[in-house]
Amino acid sequence: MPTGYVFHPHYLWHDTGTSDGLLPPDPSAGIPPGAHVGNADTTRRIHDLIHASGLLRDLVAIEPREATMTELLRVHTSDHVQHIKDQSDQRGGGDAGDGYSPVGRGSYRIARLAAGGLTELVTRVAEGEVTNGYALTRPPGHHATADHAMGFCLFNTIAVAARHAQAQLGLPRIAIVDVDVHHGNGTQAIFYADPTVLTISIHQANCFPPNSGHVRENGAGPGAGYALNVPLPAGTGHAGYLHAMHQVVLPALDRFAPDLILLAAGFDANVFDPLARQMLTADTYRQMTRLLVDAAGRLCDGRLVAAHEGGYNPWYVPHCALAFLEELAGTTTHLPDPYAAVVAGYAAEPLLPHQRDAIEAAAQLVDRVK
Ligand SMILES: O=C(CCC1CCCC1)NO
Ligand SMILES: [Zn+2]
Repeated sequence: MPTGYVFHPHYLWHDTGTSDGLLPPDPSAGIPPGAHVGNADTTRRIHDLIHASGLLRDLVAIEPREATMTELLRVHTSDHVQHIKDQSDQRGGGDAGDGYSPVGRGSYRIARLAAGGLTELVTRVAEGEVTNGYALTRPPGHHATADHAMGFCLFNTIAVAARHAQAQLGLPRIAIVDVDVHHGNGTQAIFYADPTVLTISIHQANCFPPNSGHVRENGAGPGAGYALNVPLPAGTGHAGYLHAMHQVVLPALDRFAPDLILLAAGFDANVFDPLARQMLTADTYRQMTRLLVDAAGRLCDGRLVAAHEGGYNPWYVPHCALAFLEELAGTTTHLPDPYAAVVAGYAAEPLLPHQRDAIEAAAQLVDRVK
């Protein structure tokens, strides 16, 4: 089955400046100039590994375009769009608003290219040119709400694509599965009162944003029941995530019967990631993807489209992304995870009672999905 792939060098040109990890330089606070944890290096290495492994030859390259203002305004307020443009127009760039999210000079157009790239990929899937796909886009999007940027996210890429699918592609029911280790708060908020978009977020409990992503956040008004959250304890690994897939994600998808499944593909639940404390391996991402590919085949003619979100370990995330993409494309590069022996112990951890309890609490709400 043909798999579409969106990448563009401009995604690497979103300049996150000289923040040292997360914070801008401040000598008086002991913070030297450095590299932002969300700099372009990991994204570049993912693309390089997709190319060097030979997998690129098995993919259908799809050229991104900038999201139109109409497409952006289905999701964001005009004030928010203008704010990002204003920050981006400044000679030295600026910040999106939360102090952690640099906006480089020209990042406005790059963030539109990210949203437009995923939207174009979804269009090609809807038209049947490709069955599924992956947009290796940057900056990420899942924290951005209608009127606020945060957590490195400027525009909500996946929300723009979801609304386009509904408005222009004849795909009325959209499921968004977010496996980024941080809560997909922006995506959830945008669709919180909307029963036509099911949002499901599996994340490390209380990691980011603070006090966000609780099981009780289950949608509102007509959307009640159509937001699911699986906050997992720090240290959850392979067994916990696969249990959450089987107990929450797959039953909810079966009940919702989407016309399209969108995946917020963050890889920062990997065992070596600096911004969280989960313990996933490349094989976990492979197995989660297998389950989602099967669900898409069962429910919506294979229509499964992934947007890159977080993932900050430059030497392990590429192997996690490669494992995911091999499974999405239904092929293999014969390149095993070179760290498999190192992480074997992590992946061997059984499902622990406190993890099972957290997943069961979320599973109680699946029956509210119609
Ligand atoms: O990967 C991310 C970014 C999380 C960071 C944003 C500020 C502190 C943690 N979100 O999915
Ligand atoms: Zn993240």
